[in-house]
Amino acid sequence: MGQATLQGWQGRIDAEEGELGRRWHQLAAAAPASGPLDGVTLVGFACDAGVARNHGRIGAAEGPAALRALLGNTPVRHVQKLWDAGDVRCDGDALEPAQAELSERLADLLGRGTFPITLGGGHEIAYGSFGGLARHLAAQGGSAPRIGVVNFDAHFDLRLAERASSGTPFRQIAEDCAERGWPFHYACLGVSDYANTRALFERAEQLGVCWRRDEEMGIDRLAESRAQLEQFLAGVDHVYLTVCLDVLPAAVAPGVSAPAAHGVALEVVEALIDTVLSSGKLRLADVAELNPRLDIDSHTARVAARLIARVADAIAEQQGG
Ligand SMILES: N=CN[C@@H](CCC(=O)O)C(=O)O
Ligand SMILES: [Mn+2]
Ligand SMILES: [Mn+2]
Repeated sequence: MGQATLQGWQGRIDAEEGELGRRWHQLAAAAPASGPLDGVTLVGFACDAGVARNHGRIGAAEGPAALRALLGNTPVRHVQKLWDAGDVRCDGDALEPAQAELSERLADLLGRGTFPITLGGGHEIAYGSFGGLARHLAAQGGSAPRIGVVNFDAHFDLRLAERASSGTPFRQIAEDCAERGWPFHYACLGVSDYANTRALFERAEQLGVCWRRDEEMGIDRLAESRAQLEQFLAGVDHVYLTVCLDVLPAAVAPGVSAPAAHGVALEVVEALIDTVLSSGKLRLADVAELNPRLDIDSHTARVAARLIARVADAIAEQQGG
């Protein structure tokens, strides 16, 4: 891995406010190529190939740049070390090499001690992210790790298909786990009855997936949703969090390939992400499916940036920042 080039970080400077007026663009630094790394590290996954193969609306490859542009103005709260490890770029349809490169980069970052947050990219990012954590944990040896994948998504993304895409990552992860002799623990929160075929519900059932439907996730049922998630988290040791932005209502997240008619309210998604963070088991996170071409006045990108900042701040607090 070469030295990352720091690109795309800019924002407002409140010079008169001194230290307390700082924002992320004043904190972000290119991640060194080697050596221990503290804090939080951002990695971009500039990839459209998964969405294209899934017959979706392309533009997700522009997600990392749009996110950095918004993250730049995030006020500095708990995060004190913010590294940018640059982008993994997918060349045309070369999805598998891009996923492999992402896994390699994430395993390296995890091994160096930092907390990676990956900026998508279509949801094919999930196969690369999980691969990074799997590689990292496998290198540590020991018994089969209990990894919990927590996906906020209107879709299961468990599709059976000849080629990998943004609709297949969790089925691929299940197959990888089976090959390694590792348990498959997958929670999919926000599932829509009207955006997943019966084949997908059946596969979820067969694979023992823990899921919750969008219509069961109103704020009035937050305690129930939280209890279900807590039970899932209790059965795993390491968590990978992935947020498919189409879990949010279309009015909140219009800039995605497949906007949600119902969706899950942002306040519920945030509360449940806080539950994941409170477990102390979160090892890495990503945000997927932002399509800046379809966004309206950066609404979706703003929500995504807020979620990223929320995760980063909570992790920095846990790290003692
Ligand atoms: N990333 C996944 N996307 C959905 C797309 C659904 C759609 O385009 O309508 C899926 O494959 O199920
Ligand atoms: Mn989705
Ligand atoms: Mn998805």
